[in-house]
Amino acid sequence: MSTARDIRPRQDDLSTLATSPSASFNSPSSHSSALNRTVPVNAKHLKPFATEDIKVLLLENVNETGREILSQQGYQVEFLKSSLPEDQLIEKIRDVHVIGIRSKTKLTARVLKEAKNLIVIGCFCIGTNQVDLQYAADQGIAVFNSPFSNSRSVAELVIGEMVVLARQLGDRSNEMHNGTWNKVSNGCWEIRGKTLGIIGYGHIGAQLSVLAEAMGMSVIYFDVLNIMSLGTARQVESLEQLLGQADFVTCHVPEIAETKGMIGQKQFEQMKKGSYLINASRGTVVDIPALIDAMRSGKVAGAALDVYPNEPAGNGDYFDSSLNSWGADLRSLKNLILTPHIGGSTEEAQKAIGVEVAQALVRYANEGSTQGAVNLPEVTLRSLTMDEPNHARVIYIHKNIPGVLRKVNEIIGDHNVDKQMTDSRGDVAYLMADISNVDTATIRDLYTRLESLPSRIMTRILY
Ligand SMILES: NC(=O)C1=CN([C@@H]2O[C@H](COP(=O)(O)OP(=O)(O)OC[C@H]3O[C@@H](n4cnc5c(N)ncnc54)[C@H](O)[C@@H]3O)[C@@H](O)[C@H]2O)C=CC1
Ligand SMILES: O=C(O)C(=O)COP(=O)(O)O
Repeated sequence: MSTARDIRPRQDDLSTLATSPSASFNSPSSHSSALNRTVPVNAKHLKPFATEDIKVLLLENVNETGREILSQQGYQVEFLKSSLPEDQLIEKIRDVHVIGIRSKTKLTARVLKEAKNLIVIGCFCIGTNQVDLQYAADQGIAVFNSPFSNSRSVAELVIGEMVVLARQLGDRSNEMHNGTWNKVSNGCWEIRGKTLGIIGYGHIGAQLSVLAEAMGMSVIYFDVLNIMSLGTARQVESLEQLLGQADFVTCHVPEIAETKGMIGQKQFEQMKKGSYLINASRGTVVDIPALIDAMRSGKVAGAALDVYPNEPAGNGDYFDSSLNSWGADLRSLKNLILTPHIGGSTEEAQKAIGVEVAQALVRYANEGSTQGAVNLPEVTLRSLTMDEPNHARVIYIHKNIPGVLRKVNEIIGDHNVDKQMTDSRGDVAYLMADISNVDTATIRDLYTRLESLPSRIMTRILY
């Protein structure tokens, strides 16, 4: 991967431009314009790309592997261990170009509206439900995640939880901690020969399928897509069929409108008596009061929850009934494993995620590559190098409406366009072009003309 050095201007350019700003790194006013307000381009952006200008805010204890990669680029990196309440987040996000979060921080339209300088969001996790992806795309803010670096960790956790639930290990351990010897076999089982029902056969569900078969389980799964079975696993046609056959039911779907409350009272009624439920996906997927009823009635013999509709902001915060009205009821249940959203929390996963997402952020900030972005079209050009000193990379994020390319090419077409690529995704299109033999006055002119097009969402010129 290339580094910022590749596209940093030569030192003599920098010194000239420091006194006579002549080109733009990106258009911080873009969000304002999308909101029909006119904010002049901030003077501090009227200078060439210098990595020291990039401000990064990392929340939620992003792994040091990621922190290091970003710091090594020369970016200004601020690191916080927990997430922030919305008002504090809004204050901080106003200033930054790059933000790194995990599953807790909600980047809603209300928050992003204030993020005038933001160009990219890194979700150092799998889920991206915490970000308003469409709003971000409409503002030209790219979003990256780590699609599978913690899948194995979640799958292993679920295997462990099945054994723990089937043997009531949590309760036995608690009893021993309280000084009680209680040797029982009643209601304790092997998992060998039992049926595991996986809801959502994606990265995690598929890993789990293979591991569960190795433990001697039969695997069935339900997914909205037709997915090839691994091993001897079998796809069933409906959730109801899965619930009626499975001894263990485990959820591995994303949080989307269709999955909210997908396991509720009706679904608990469809489950086998004495079966188990595991949820390490998102807290809104399972209706907790319905789970409490199903456990109290004996329909569900045990459950493991790793995720909750409301989760505390950071370590040490109290997980109590003020957060979730059913908190106390939940804590009183037997054979219920409660974990603080640790499905992906292993050294292996966090290190890998740190590297993967930080590299994506660097590639985007330094080179404009959207490869792997979850909300913008994927566009990439081979790296700029110092062998091409008078090159500039034009990045033009624009509304996907007819006639834009003609107008853009009228602007850049007078120059030697070495390479160019464009793609669209929904209402937003992304164009990247490398131009050679340009001086800083030309770059400034290009920038001004691109910015004046009504189709423009965000313009960046890297040189
Ligand atoms: N507890 C934790 O720490 C972690 C939780 N997660 C959660 O697990 C979720 C799943 O992760 P992956 O397996 O990597 O995602 P994935 O995207 O690879 O797989 C999700 C699967 O769910 C299916 N699906 C979507 N809607 C469905 C529906 N209504 N009914 C049935 N199937 C449906 C999709 O077709 C897909 O096959 C993530 O979105 C995230 O929210 C992920 C990592 C760690
Ligand atoms: O990867 C995910 O989607 C997770 O849920 C893990 O989230 P976390 O990084 O532990 O906040």
